[in-house]
Amino acid sequence: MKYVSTRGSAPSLDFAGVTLAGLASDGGLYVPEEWPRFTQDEITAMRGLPYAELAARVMQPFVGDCLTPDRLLELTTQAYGRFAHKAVTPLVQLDEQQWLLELFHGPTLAFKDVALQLLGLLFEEFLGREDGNLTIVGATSGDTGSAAIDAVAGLDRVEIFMLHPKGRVSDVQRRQMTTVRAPNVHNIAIDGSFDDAQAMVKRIFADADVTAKHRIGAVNSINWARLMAQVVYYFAASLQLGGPERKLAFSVPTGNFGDVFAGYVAAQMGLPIERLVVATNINDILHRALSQGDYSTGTVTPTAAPSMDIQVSSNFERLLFDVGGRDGAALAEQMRAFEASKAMRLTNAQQQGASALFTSTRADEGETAQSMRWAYEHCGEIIDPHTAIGLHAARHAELPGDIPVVTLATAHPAKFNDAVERATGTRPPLPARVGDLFAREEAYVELPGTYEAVRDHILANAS
Ligand SMILES: Cc1ncc(COP(=O)(O)O)c(C=O)c1O
Ligand SMILES: N[C@@H](CCOP(=O)(O)O)C(=O)O
Repeated sequence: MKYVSTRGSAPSLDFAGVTLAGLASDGGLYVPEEWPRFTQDEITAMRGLPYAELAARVMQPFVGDCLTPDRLLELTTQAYGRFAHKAVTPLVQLDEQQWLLELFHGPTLAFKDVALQLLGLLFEEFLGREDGNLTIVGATSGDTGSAAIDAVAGLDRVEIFMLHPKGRVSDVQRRQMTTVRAPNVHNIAIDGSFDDAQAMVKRIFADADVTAKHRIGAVNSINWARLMAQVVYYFAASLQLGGPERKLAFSVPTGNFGDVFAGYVAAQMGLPIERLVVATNINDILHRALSQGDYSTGTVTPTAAPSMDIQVSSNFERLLFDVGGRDGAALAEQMRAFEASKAMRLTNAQQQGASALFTSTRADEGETAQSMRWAYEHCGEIIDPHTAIGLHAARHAELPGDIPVVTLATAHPAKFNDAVERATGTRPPLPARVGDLFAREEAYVELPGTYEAVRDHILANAS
């Protein structure tokens, strides 16, 4: 399997190459040269497999000959061994049509663990082969940071610098990052938004002063391996609800467009999906793009779902590339113009291509709280604000009545217990597996929101 950049000019790489590269050298994102496709019989044969085996089966075509099937299975078995639920990503039924796919049973209570527990192992595997090291620079609105730090803390070959927007993540999220005391972990709070942090990360990859001294890697969903691992749970849900004979719809609380793009990939691989519902909060650039073709940024407004307070969605570029005819040169031009003006119109081909599978809905703060209350009062389920946005969209999307609708439950409600308590009157306790989070000491540096401050800090502290 070879991977190409969405901007057309970076060298194509194999799976190990893209895992370590993170971002392509032309500023684009790596995607497979072509989508591998399973037959209906091959998908049917996956029914009943334990999650780790299903994961190895679904991911093998993307990994190619970079890992043997046996080695891939060893890694998935190790990665999913730390999950608190045997099914890894269990389904919960809410009513005749609505389901939740609980993705928060990993060590840091959010869906990011599903991919990052594996990514940490892949880094070790591929760096070990070449006796190399990696300096990871990441941006987080709360969940990627904690999951990535958990996955790489203490690794010899990897050092991580994680940027979060100061004061814009929940207390639990911040503490999950800043109380991890390992010599290879560096937490940085910046003045600014997640988008500012993400832009700095992308700039670091192109900064010759940094890359001359350090090999920079990514844990954000710009890294293809993140998305690949997220494809698996779409298969897991479908197989439990009658797939591949029966179509499902998925509603996905969306920020950086990674999780829902993984659903798009599952569909390209042959999984029958009726619709992918993109659910946003009031930071709704994706809803405007999908419903009106208008991809223009506004200021990021803090909400009860801070992990989705994003206006520039990295992975949307992957979709625009794929549905827009895979023309890297044209997309590079379109992205350059967007980066300069912070606005773009989707082409007709992009808009029509996206509308074949995607639909979108936006929930404001009142609707988010109302959705948490509905789940609690009608179904006895306490859900977090991000999941609530997905569920709001699932319940309001126009979908055939006989299609099961699966909302991705992306975080444990205790990660956002203030918002949950405000909406439902109930404060979910932290699961025992996160331990004494509020008794541990925090360590992080605060930096101004300028690229130079962050770059200089990394250069001064990276080993
Ligand atoms: C809890 C939660 N839900 C939803 C999202 C949005 O996912 P994505 O950025 O892949 O669209 C995030 C952040 O990524 C998150 O942390
Ligand atoms: N919501 C994310 C933002 C980063 O997204 P990623 O999926 O690209 O890592 C977070 O919680 O950090």
